[in-house]
Formats: sequence, structure tokens, C-alpha cells
Amino acid sequence: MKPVKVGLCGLGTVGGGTFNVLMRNAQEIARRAGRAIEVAQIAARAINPQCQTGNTPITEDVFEVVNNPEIDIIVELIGGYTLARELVLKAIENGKHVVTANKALIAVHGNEIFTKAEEKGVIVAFEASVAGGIPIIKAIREGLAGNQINWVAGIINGTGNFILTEMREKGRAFADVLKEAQELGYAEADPTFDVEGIDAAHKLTILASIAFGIPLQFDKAYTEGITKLTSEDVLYADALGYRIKHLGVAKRTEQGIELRVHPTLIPAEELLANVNGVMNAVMVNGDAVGSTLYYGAGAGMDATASAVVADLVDVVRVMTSDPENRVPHLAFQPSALSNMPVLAIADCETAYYLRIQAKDSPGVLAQVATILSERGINIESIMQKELEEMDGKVPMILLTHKVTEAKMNDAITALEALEGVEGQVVRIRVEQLN
Ligand SMILES: NC(=O)c1ccc[n+]([C@@H]2O[C@H](COP(=O)([O-])OP(=O)(O)OC[C@H]3O[C@@H](n4cnc5c(N)ncnc54)[C@H](O)[C@@H]3O)[C@@H](O)[C@H]2O)c1
Ligand SMILES: N[C@@H](CCO)C(=O)O
Ligand code: NA
Repeated sequence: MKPVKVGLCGLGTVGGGTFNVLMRNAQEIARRAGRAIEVAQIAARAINPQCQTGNTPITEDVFEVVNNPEIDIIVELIGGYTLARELVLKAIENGKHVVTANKALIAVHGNEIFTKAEEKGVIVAFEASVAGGIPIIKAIREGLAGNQINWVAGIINGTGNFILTEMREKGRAFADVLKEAQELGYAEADPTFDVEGIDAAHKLTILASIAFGIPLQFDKAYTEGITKLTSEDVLYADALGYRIKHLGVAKRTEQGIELRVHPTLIPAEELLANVNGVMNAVMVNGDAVGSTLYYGAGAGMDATASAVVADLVDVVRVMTSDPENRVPHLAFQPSALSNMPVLAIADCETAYYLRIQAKDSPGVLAQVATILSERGINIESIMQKELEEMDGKVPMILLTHKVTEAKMNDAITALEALEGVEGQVVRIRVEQLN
């Protein structure tokens, strides 16, 4: 059979990795796909120096590739929302299948893109967009198709996890570790996407859609990054038997779907608490299967290429099949997507870690306890063991039982108004994952 022709748009970290894996494993890939997969043309401005592109034609104009009639599949690895959207829509219009690693594109424009793809009978595959090399899309969309999914919780930004790990284990400075993550090719073009939780929210939006069968709703995701975390809280969390991880949580409740990304205390013995460096891990809980865990490299050249190439093999295997019988883009049939609401963060419910800077007066603890109990917030434990005592102020650390964010906001406002409390109360959500 003739080789399938691929147009590779972008030859940076992921594009370069994809090109190299396609070359290195060409025979294995052809044995799996049933046909050879050939990169017929590349569009890129910057060329990954780790790539030997040989005779493969290279242009700077992505539309030259997208409009090349020889090409069957477009691989979009340039990133961003605007040009990527235009080129993917043009590829679909031209009847080409698309493979992308671009979670920003899918989370924000996915509903439009999938609708157009379904009209045209082409596939848009996006495994590399979530958790890099981990085949999490495939696992949820296909492997868990018999379940009602209850929740998904994951460490889904490699850069952020790398930063938190290096800070905790080696005491390195935030900016220094971020710079290294950029040099290693882990970070987004704009690294605030990584450290402010936007990238994780893009990925969580995608996971929630395929887990619960809801349209992509990135604008409803609650997003909090890791930039405000202090080493003090990391130490106190350790002392309490927890680790702080940057987590994405999508949970089905009776009221709707919780969709939130934020730093989270996780009991130190939990598997997710021990996922370090650039590694990602996603836990998925289904009513039939129970909890399952998927672990692997969340970013990087070859690991991400692994997912891009797997998508290419998938597309080659099914491109001649009847579009009606393919795995739906968002796991559920497009006509069967549900309108289950995504909850505002005020309506989400978690346990909390609170750090209150109390003046060293014995009355403060009683006042704090009263404020919490008046709002039905139960205290799980209190720590005041003065890891650090400065200027007569003693940090009071509390763990609470589960409560809605709205009630906690109200309690924190009251706590901050207390005479014996200084500055702002630090709050970090706590997740038990069971
Ligand atoms: N780096 C990772 O580990 C990783 C992992 C998973 C997903 N992703 C996603 O993969 C995509 C690519 O990321 P990357 O890290 O490889 O980026 P990169 O910056 O290393 O590479 C981008 C490539 O696109 C090309 N490009 C950009 N704008 C262009 C334009 N206007 N015309 C022609 N070429 C253009 C660049 O020249 C370069 O070759 C992004 O969507 C990113 O979110 C990255
Ligand atoms: N910047 C992303 C790349 C992988 O999607 C991360 O660090 O996880
Ligand atoms: Na993946």
C-alpha cells in the first residue's frame, strides 16, 4: 500500500520529537498501522537542531502544507489559539485529518473544530494535548467506556510539578527552576500558562468533557496557579503528613460538575502525592472499575511525540472507516452531550488547610473556633507548634472538614476582621481522593 502522507506544522520540541520518532520507529509503526507513514512536507520557522530532516521539503508557510493536495493528515504542533485554529479549520475544510498537541486550541475552540470535523467526516486526534505521553484520552474514551465516571484528579502540568518538586526537595528558587523547565522544552511559549494554572485548566476542561460527556467549557474552569505558594506552607503541610501538589479536579456531584485547578494538600501516602518532577499522573474513578491511575512523562520531546505518533497510527487505521462508527471526539455521541452545569467555585466543596497569623493571645483560638462553628465548619486538627515564632506572632494551622467555598469565604472574611488576627488568612484546599 502507498505510504500515508503527513504534513508536519511546527518542528520545535514536539514537532522535532515527532519527526524523530517517525524516522526511528518507521518499521514498527508501519507494522502497526498497516502502511508506512511519511512526512511529506514540514512548515516551521525555527527548526529543532536535534532533527535531521534530510530531503523533506520545508516551508515557513503553514497554509502551503495545509493546501498541499498530496497530504492526508496535518499534524499541528505550532501552538497558540489563532493561527492554529485557522490552519486546523482549513485542513478540515480540505478534507484532511488532523493530529494536534494543542490543548489551548482544543479547550477553547474544540466545540467548533469537532463540529466542523464531524460535518466533513474527518478525525481530529488530540492525545498529546493532555498529560503528554500518557494515553489518558484513550484510557477514558475507550478503556473506561463502560463506567459512569465519578471524578478525575490529576497532576497535569509537568512544568509546575517540576518546579514544586525542585523547590521542596532541593530548596531551589522558583525562577531558577522555571528557567530550567524552559530550557528542557517543558514550558509553554508563555510560561505564565504553566505557573498560573491555565495550561492545567485547558487539560482539565478536555478531561471533564470526555469523562462526563459535556461540551468543552474552559471559561467555567476555576484556575489558580502555584505562584502564591510559600515554602512555609510546604513545610507545615509536610509536618501535618501532606504534600502540596498542583491538581486539576473534575468531579460529578448532584448539583453539577466541579471543574477546578489549584494547589492542593494530598495525604503524603497517596500515590498522587509522590508524583514528582516532570511526571504527570491522572486518577480516574469510575462506578464499575473504582479508582485507576495513569502515570508518565507529562512533557518533553520524545514523550509527547509518543502520543502524537500513536494518534497518527490510530488515524491511519480508521481513516477509511465509516465516520459514524468511529470513537466520538468527546467520547460520547455529539447528539448525546449533556447540559449538566459546571459549578461556580463558590458551590464546590472541599476540606481546607488554613494558616492564620494570630497575635499570641490565648483568646484568639476560641474566637477562631467560634467563627468556624457558627458556620457549621468542623475542625479536623489544629497545629500551633511554632515551627517559627516571630515577633510574638504564632502561626495557627487548621485543617477543616469539607465545606462549600462560599461558607469558607464568609468564615475567612470574619477571621481576617478579628483584632487578634494579622494580615490575610492563607487557604489551601485539601483532597482525600477516595
Ligand atoms: N513541549 C512540550 O513538552 C509539549 C507537550 C505537550 C503538548 N505541547 C504542545 O505542543 C505544541 C508545540 O509546543 P512545542 O513545545 O513543540 O513548541 P515550540 O515552540 O518548541 O515549537 C513550535 C514550532 O512551531 C513553529 N511555528 C510557530 N509559529 C509559526 C508560524 N507562524 N509559522 C510557521 N511555524 C511556526 C516554530 O517555528 C516551531 O518550529 C503546543 O501547542 C504545546 O502546548 C507541548
Ligand atoms: N507546558 C506543558 C507541556 C505539556 O502539555 C507542561 O509543562 O505540562
Ligand atoms: Na496524553
